[in-house]
Amino acid sequence: MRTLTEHQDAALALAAPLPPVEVGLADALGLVAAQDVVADAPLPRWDNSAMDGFAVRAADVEPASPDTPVTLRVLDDAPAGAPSSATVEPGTAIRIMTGAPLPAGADAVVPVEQTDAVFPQVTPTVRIRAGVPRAMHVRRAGEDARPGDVVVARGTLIGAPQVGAVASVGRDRLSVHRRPRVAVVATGDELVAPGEPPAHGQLPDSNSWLLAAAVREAGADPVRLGPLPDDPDALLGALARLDDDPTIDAVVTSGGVSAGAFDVVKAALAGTGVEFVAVAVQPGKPQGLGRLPAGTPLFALPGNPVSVYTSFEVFVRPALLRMRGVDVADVRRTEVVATTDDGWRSPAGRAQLMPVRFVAPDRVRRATDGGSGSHLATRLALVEGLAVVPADVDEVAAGDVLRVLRVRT
Ligand SMILES: Nc1nc2c(c(=O)[nH]1)N[C@H]1C(S)=C(S)[C@@H](COP(=O)(O)OP(=O)(O)OC[C@H]3O[C@@H](n4cnc5c(N)ncnc54)[C@H](O)[C@@H]3O)O[C@H]1N2
Ligand code: MOO
Repeated sequence: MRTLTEHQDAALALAAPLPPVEVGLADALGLVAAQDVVADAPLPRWDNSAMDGFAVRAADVEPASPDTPVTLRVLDDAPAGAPSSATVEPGTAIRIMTGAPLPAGADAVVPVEQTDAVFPQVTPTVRIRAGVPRAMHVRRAGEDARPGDVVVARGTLIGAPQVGAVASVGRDRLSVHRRPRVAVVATGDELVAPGEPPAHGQLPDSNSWLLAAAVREAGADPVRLGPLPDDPDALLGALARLDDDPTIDAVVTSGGVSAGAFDVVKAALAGTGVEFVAVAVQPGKPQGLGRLPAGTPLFALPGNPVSVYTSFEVFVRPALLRMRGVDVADVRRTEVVATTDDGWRSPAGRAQLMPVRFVAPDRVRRATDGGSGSHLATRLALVEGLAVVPADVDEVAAGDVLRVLRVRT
């Protein structure tokens, strides 16, 4: 049997960052920068005021105090966006607002609170009640970024602060890795669409909905198909169409990969570039992995709903993140160490991925209170983490300390 880590490595090896595309700022959120975004001018562009007040020469106001105020003649007004072209000469000041360029001759700003001025009134003179040292309340040109500085590095996931940083250097477009489009295919004659009444022996297809949502949560666009019947020819035809579609970057199937007499995915893909292996993990032992004939990566996951979920988490999600351009070191879930409040059995010789919920930041319980069965689909609604029980442990006891992959934050 293949180890969990070996199969994770094999799954990740199918993925490479998708080619870069240029997008506008409105479409960049959640994508990964494919090139550095570089400042081409200093930021701020010019020395400017950090306060609403008066631009002065520090030497003029140095002796000012509440008892010995210094009176300056107000030459001009400098609101943000309408710089003053006047020069501050000895004995003068320019009324200035936050963000306005510092006028020539001035080397400091006195906040309005340290004067007798009452904004918005305009007065010909101002009494300054406190001295300020040179450069006080002045934001220097280039102190945020200098020309050539990288403001968003290649490989960075674009969130709101990064969108702001790109816009602040005056760029409205950037190069990002394309968002993967991932086809999700459920197989099984027993499946009906959620909302349709199931006959005896039938059940709602939950996997394709879970997978489509998981694909979206992983930052990719899902294309949901099926459920398809247990007919290898029909499945092969559907997979061939997906493989030939240049907009589809990966295919994920559910079901039909174990040892049954009607295991359609295995039957359809036997002898192709997809290999079917047993992985030493529970749930999720039977797995298919490889490339369709035209090269599209295919992840064939087992049909049990909990197996589908845990398999997506540890095998498919990291590969999709890699396609998005996320660094290999960052494609896995954050791991925490937690003590379990309950105990359970784990299969000897197989690692176990136990769905858990957090009862405290460092304490977990099973999400599936009824047991560890991979059919307990509704219990998944409680999952916040996957506790990883090592392959050489066959019993977990309350009080044991486990590694837990945080799947919900
Ligand atoms: N003789 C053996 N039998 C089984 C083995 C084995 O090694 N030898 N492995 C077991 C394990 S472990 C798993 S996991 C399952 C995997 O089976 P398949 O991938 O072939 O999946 P199916 O048989 O198609 O379905 C399994 C189970 O899941 C339900 N299912 C399937 N698709 C959906 C869906 N879209 N939505 C909701 N539920 C779904 C299906 O009805 C079955 O109950 O095999 C074991 N057997
Ligand atoms: O490994 Mo199966 O995936 O136990 O349910």
